[in-house]
Amino acid sequence: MTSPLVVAIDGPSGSGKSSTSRGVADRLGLAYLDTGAMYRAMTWALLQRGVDLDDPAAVASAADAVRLESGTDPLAPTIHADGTDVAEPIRTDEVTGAVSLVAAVPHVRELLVDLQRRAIGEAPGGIVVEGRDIGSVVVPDAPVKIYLVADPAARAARRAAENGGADAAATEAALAVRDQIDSTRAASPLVQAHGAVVVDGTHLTLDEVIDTIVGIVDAAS
Ligand SMILES: Nc1ncnc2c1ncn2[C@@H]1O[C@H](COP(=O)(O)OP(=O)(O)OP(=O)(O)O)[C@@H](O)[C@H]1O
Ligand SMILES: Nc1ccn([C@H]2C[C@H](O)[C@@H](COP(=O)(O)O)O2)c(=O)n1
Repeated sequence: MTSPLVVAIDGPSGSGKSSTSRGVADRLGLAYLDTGAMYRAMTWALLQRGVDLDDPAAVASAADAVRLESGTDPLAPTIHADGTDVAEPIRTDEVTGAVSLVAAVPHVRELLVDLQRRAIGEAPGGIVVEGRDIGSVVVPDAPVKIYLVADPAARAARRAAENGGADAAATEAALAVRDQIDSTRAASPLVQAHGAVVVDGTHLTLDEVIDTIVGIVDAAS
């Protein structure tokens, strides 16, 4: 591989993309970009402005003015919207419940895909990028594409534990709603990209998933 390495990791909500991508980037000395955090930060900024998120035209026109900045250190990733550190507020139920609406608006996707491609271009040493459309739309020629999955019950149990023992059944239902919207929207739906290797982390520890993906990267190099 001569050009900078790009590892594209896509998959449904809670399949382990962020934890795995950070671990892979750290192990391989690569940068890391969390594109879900960008959609969340856009959602936070639009909510701050009082934009009606059920109105795609209003979302599209307000999105142009939002300034997003992503820090790509896998050990300390950052996300700012309009100069504010939004790492915590983008994880609230309000943002989580609304982000799929914003991510379905084509103009928002154009803006963020453009930012994502710029971030990738600014990582000359290579980068791990995670999201829903990285291997299919953002970097379709990425030399390594992973589609990371895990059973819905495992994803919900992990996410519920992370949220201090939240109700697993309610968490699984919320994940299913988000997956349904993300995979059926018209604009860049969640799909297994052409050429992506499926990694199923249901019965693997986080370290085992990272080892598996590092092995796939090594084999492709
Ligand atoms: N293989 C694994 N074994 C056990 N726990 C895991 C594993 N992979 C991830 N986790 C845990 O599952 C939870 C969800 O993982 P993570 O946030 O990385 O998923 P995600 O796919 O990025 O989610 P989202 O799409 O909502 O951003 C976290 O608490 C993480 O520590
Ligand atoms: N490339 C991406 C990344 C994320 N999204 C959507 C999907 C989710 O509903 C939302 C938040 O993502 P998460 O932080 O849960 O990974 O953003 C997308 O459409 N495309």
